[in-house]
Amino acid sequence: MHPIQINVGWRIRGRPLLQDVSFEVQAGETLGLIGPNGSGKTTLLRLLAGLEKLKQGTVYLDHRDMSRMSRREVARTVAFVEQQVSTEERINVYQAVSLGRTPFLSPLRPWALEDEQIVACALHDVGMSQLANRAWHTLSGGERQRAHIARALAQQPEILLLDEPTNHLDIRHQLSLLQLVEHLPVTVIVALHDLNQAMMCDRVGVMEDGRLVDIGMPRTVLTAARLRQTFGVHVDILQAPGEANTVMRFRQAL
Ligand SMILES: Nc1ncnc2c1ncn2[C@@H]1O[C@H](COP(=O)(O)OP(=O)(O)OP(=O)(O)O)[C@@H](O)[C@H]1O
Repeated sequence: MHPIQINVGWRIRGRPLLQDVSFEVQAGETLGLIGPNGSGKTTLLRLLAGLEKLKQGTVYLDHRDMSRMSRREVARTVAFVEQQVSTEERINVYQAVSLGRTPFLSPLRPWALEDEQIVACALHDVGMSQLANRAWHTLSGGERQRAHIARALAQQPEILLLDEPTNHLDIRHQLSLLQLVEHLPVTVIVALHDLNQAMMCDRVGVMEDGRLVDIGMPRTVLTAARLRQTFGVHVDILQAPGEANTVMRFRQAL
C-alpha cells in the first residue's frame, strides 16, 4: 500500500491557494481534512488526484514522484470522488460503476469476469446492488453519490480521495459510508464539514486560508480553542453516557 508524502504550494493568477502544505499519510490511514469554505480542501484533493498539474513542490505516492507517473498509473493508484461530478445521463448504474475499471483495461486485457465481480462487490458495499439496472437520470442525489463512491471502489485504488462524500446522504447512509471507509484496506483522505464525523478519522488536518495549520489525532486537534480560531464557533465537548466518543455542540462565536 502507498503512504503519501505531500509538500505542495499552488497559485492561480498570482493568488496563493495552497501555501507550504506539507504532511504524510500512512498506508491504511484515514485522514480527515477540515476547514472553512474556501480554505483549500478541494484544491488539495484535486492536486493529489492528478487533476491539476503540480507546479510547486512534490507529491510522492509510495515513494514514487507523482509528476513522473502517467495518468493511467495515477488512475490505477488514486480514486477521487468529487463534490460535483457529472455523469453521462444515458447509462445505467452498472455501466457507471464499470467505468471504474477503465484504467485496467486494454486490448490485451479486455473486460473479464474478474471485472464483473469487482463491480458487483463495489455495488454491494454501498448498498446499491438492487439498483444496478436503473437509468442514471432516475437516481436521487444520495443514490448518485453512492454510485460515484462505488465507481471509485471499483477502481480498487490504493488511495481514495473523497470530497464531502456524505453531503447528499441520509443519516443511515452517512454512517454506513463512514464505517465502510474506515474499514477499507486503503489509504483515505476525506474532506468533511461535519466535525463529529471528523472525530471518526484516524487523524485530522485543519486547513485555513490555504495552509495546513494543524494535524493530529482528532481529540488533540479538535479543541475548543482550535474551533473558535478556525471556524469562529464556540463548542461544548460533551461525553455521551455509555459512549467512548465525545460529541460536539456548537454555538456561534460573538
Ligand atoms: N480555478 C480557480 N480559479 C480561481 N480561484 C479558485 C479556483 N479554484 C479554487 N479557487 C479558490 O481557491 C479557494 C479554495 O477553494 P477550495 O475549493 O479548495 O476550498 P474548499 O476548502 O474545498 O471549500 P468548500 O468547503 O467551500 O468546498 C477559494 O477561495 C476558491 O474560490
